[in-house]
Amino acid sequence: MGAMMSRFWFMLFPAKEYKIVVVGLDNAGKTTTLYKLHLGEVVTTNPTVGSNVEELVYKNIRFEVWDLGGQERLRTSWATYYRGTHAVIAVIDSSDRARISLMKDELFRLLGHEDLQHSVILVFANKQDIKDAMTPAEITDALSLHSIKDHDWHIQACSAISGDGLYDGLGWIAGRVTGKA
Ligand SMILES: Nc1nc2c(ncn2[C@@H]2O[C@H](COP(=O)(O)OP(=O)(O)OP(=O)(O)O)[C@@H](O)[C@H]2O)c(=O)[nH]1
Ligand SMILES: [Mg+2]
Repeated sequence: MGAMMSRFWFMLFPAKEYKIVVVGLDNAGKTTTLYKLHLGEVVTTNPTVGSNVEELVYKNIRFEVWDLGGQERLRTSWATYYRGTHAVIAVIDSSDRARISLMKDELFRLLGHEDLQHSVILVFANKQDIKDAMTPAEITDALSLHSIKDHDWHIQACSAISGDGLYDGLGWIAGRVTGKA
């Protein structure tokens, strides 16, 4: 039902440019993901303080993508970016088993935010190139994704280093926000 609502919302109020916010714990790979999509390259990153924003064009659809800093002291500022957001990308370091429950808390906090009521949620199970990374199924369980009823969500395995899976995820968002999938 939540999924249907977001679909209708985007059909009723089509946007010229779609806003994406990229969240996740520090070191998850958010900035690497943004610049791999934007430049097609792996850039050397430093922990993000504040945000990076870039425009991506995919299949003639323009996205404004905000990459937020994930350090603990910065997470309280995420909500200041939420207004007007069509899609949230939650980037997970799939090798970080110790902190997946912390990410679950952050995810459910953001799902409750009124500015994200109509946003769709893409979970990137990043760093799949690392041996013994959690699988998307393990992450789905650890984050209790099936308990999300009021948002349309999807999980995508990826590696921001190789680029595998990134465009599959963006394609899912494109389909959802334009109402074509
Ligand atoms: N092996 C591997 N390393 C990755 C991958 N994605 C990112 N990294 C590495 O993870 C580290 C952190 O990446 P960032 O993109 O800076 O992480 P972030 O989520 O932006 O971190 P904050 O800005 O502190 O919130 C870097 O050393 C990246 O090279 C991946 O898919 N595989
Ligand atoms: Mg960063």
